Amino acid sequence: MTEVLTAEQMRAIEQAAIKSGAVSGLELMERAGRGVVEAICDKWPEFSVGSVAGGAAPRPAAVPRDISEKLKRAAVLCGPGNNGGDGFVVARLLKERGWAVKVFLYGDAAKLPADAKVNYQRWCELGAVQALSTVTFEGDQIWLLTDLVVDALFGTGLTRAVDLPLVALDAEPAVGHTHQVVAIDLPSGLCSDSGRVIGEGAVQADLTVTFHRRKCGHVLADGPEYCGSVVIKDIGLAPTAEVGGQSRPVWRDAPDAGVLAKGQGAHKFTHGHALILSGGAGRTGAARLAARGALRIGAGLVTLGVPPSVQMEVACQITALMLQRVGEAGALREILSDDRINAVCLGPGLGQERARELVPIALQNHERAVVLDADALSAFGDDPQALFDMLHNKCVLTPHGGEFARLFPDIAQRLAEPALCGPAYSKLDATREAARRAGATVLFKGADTVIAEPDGACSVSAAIYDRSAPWLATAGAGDVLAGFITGLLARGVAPHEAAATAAWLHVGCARSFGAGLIAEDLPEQLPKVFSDLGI
Ligand SMILES: NC(=O)C1=CN([C@@H]2O[C@H](COP(=O)(O)OP(=O)(O)OC[C@H]3O[C@@H](n4cnc5c(N)ncnc54)[C@H](O)[C@@H]3O)[C@@H](O)[C@H]2O)[C@@H](O)CC1
Ligand SMILES: [K+]
Repeated sequence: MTEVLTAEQMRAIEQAAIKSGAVSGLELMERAGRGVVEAICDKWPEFSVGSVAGGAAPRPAAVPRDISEKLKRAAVLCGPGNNGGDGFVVARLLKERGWAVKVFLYGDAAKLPADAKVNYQRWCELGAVQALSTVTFEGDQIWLLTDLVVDALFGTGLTRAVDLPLVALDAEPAVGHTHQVVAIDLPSGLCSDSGRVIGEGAVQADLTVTFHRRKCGHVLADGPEYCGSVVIKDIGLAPTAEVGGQSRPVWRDAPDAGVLAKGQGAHKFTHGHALILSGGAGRTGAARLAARGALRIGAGLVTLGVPPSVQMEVACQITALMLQRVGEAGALREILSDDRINAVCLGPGLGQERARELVPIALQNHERAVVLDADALSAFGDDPQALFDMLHNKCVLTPHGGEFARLFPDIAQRLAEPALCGPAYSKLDATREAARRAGATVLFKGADTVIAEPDGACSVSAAIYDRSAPWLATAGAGDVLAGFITGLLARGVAPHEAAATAAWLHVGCARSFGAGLIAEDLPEQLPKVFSDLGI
């Protein structure tokens, strides 16, 4: 687990380091520029072939002529702040490595902040700086005909739409010629906190090199699409305590095997008893998927609670799962008088009418964990507050975008409004606000799944970059996720941890199966994913 930072948090960390005397802003900028050049050479080894400090690189025989002829021409686009300062450092370091470098400045050199100005002046001793405007941007074939474009226009300081046709960078400048685009810290135009494009467009990068920690914008919304890939470079900032009051979101890596392993000598009740409530005839598949997920993830016992009319339909389909008739509210009340049932899942295929009847019963005992998904959320679209009034701190809500909008219409609307200035309202902000209002853990699904607590604690467990899982967009996948969470809750894992761990495993299962995945495959992949985690 690592933290993901907002622009404000990153600035506070940098300022604390500078103030403590541990490092100067200028040195941080130098390290940042060095990190960018290292990342470029790591990603495209052909760019580092034959590089020597201070002189033109010899053309190695192994490099085909048509490629080598186009190597080592860079255009560095610098903006009016410290992101531009990083750009001047990169320009200098590339030039020292034998590149032909053209530098463009968007803004007034006299107004550059101090550290950026120092690096501007250092560059001016090596080469020219041309003014960057819409005209040069669109018309200047000199920088378009290059091998590498370095986007150092804006980073964490972006506050409004960029008045440049940034999409022009993506254009094929000449037939048969391609260039790579490297964004320093963030692709310009992308909001560091929300991952949303401010205004009309953002730079489409092949590689984004950031410093110290991921920024929220790298992992949320459009971030992954615009960043290409993200490399995080250490610039020598120490891990620091929280700043600015608001807790930092956490990026979820592989879960701790210790949380998921089972101890020797335990019996099935040690691992909890989950109850998954099913809907009526022809709608039992979703609950069966959830139940299978809860069982595979390690709940000791899993019972499906079904309306009497579908008892036979479900009994034909299950083996290790148990079955109980749960018709009306009274029947659920009776089953739940057994305190060993410590986690309940309502929603998948439940039907809204049944949800309105059963959800209040399931929420009565505040010691029991409850997962509410699908119909159990939509059923309260007319009066979300009635649901929130019943929730407690062992509840997990798992809405997708539509369900989220039904329960939190004003929050969803704010998130959907065009992002006109930065930092823009983010999915993290929205999920936090929703969790605070609901008084429960909220897992807001998506490729950028966010999990938030009423106190603001927040995690991102995303299926992006090297963990992308496009086959996960399949019917029933959400039911399995609800089951995974319920199973972990039954095992005694705390709500936030259960939700975040389940989300990570869910993506792991999808990736483990690969193409052709359907929801039924997800629980069946858990043994392999566990084994890969060393469990
Ligand atoms: N502060 C530090 O010590 C370090 C900062 N670093 C770099 O500095 C960046 C942050 O620097 P800044 O805070 O100066 O922010 P930026 O360089 O992102 O830009 C801020 C400047 O751009 C202007 N601006 C914002 N949006 C604009 C728009 N749409 N059109 C025109 N002007 C606009 C602002 O008024 C301000 O002058 C980071 O992203 C990172 O690249 C790194 O060098 C590491 C060290
Ligand atoms: K940038």
